Amino acid sequence: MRAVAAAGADWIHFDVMDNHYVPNLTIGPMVCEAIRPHVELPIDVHLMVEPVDALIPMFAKAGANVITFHPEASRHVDRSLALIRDHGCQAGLVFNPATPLDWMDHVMDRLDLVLLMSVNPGFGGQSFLPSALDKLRQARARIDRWQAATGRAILLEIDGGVKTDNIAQIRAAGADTFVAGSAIFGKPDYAKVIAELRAQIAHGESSWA
Ligand SMILES: O=C(CO)[C@H](O)[C@H](O)COP(=O)(O)O
Repeated sequence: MRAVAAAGADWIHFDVMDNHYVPNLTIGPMVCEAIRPHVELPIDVHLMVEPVDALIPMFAKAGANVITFHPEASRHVDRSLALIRDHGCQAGLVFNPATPLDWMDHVMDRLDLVLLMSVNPGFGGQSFLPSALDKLRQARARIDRWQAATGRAILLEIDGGVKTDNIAQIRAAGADTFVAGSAIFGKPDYAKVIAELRAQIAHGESSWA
């Protein structure tokens, strides 16, 4: 974590998988707490778990700054979002490739961030699903309408198969926050790949619709 922070990462994205909501098992609040003293960067916790609520206070206490969850994994989406904010963290919903964006409509005021999955969740190293580009444009339009009406911004994050050769297109489709796993950790020189990702984002920015 210190190495990617020194290499220029803006956030640490922390994937929590429970072998129930997704068919894989990763890390929990103890690991978040162990990382916390080593990086000043925001820790962005992506909960791929079901149920959701019991873990929210635990991750807030462990030093998370952002907590996101999948709406279909919570019985009470509005309450889970409020719980995250009540614990001092930024809150977001995560949409799988086939999860409709309609879930966000009635909770816009509780959202700091929307995360679109461009792979099916559970594993790193998968290929970017092209259908995510159109979904990004749709999410961007909803967020822009909301921002025009309220003056409050909501980040639009993308996760899965983000690489140096597609990040410009992803930026152009509307994403402003990018998760890159294997693109960075699969290369020996983190600083070089992060600089290349940033340069490609700038290309995508120039073709922002
Ligand atoms: O949440 C995830 C999978 O569920 C990962 O964050 C995502 O797949 C990132 O890995 P990569 O950049 O290698 O695709």
